Amino acid sequence: MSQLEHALGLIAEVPDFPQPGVLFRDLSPLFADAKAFRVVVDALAETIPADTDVLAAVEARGFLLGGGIAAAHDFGLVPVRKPGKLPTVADEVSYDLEYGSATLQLPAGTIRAGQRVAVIDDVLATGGTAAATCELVERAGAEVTVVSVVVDLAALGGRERLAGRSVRTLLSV
Ligand SMILES: O=P(O)(O)OC[C@H]1O[C@H](OP(=O)(O)OP(=O)(O)O)[C@H](O)[C@@H]1O
Ligand SMILES: Nc1ncnc2[nH]cnc12
Repeated sequence: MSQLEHALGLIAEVPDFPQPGVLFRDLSPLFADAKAFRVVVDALAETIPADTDVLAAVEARGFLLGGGIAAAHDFGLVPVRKPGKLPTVADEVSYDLEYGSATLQLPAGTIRAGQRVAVIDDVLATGGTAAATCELVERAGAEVTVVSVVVDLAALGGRERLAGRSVRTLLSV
């Protein structure tokens, strides 16, 4: 088994969280293992085109991956946040989730027109979160180079929702 396979094997499956019928993929045990975290950070970094300027990482678990990649591989990082956290907001997008609905906000003074941006998160489910983040990036006049996530929950249709975009995942379940 490769180091990456071992790392991905640490992802926990939790039934009925946060609501009945949802099989939640929890990356906490992976993040808690130094070697596994590093292997996944490096594997995800390899999916990012070299001409990318900055990462847009989605709250909350995307921050861990995005922060790790940015620090180790020399990218800037933009934290895309849930409402009520940012002092100054450039733009916001609302969307539907596997469990409920949500809004994401882009911090002011971060992404500039013409920049090339990679969207980073842990899980791709319905694709609503990634699509909303791409919309924020593109409304700022920037370009999405790739959507890179660790796990793709294929049955939930995220890749279809992101059709036409470059989508890279380390594991599809
Ligand atoms: O493809 P989608 O259907 O949009 O789902 C994927 C999103 O759901 C999870 O975040 P969650 O909303 O649970 O927030 P959290 O990271 O703050 O726990 C996950 O981290 C992704 O951001
Ligand atoms: N099943 C799931 N596990 C982890 N994160 C998710 N986000 C949406 N669906 C999810």
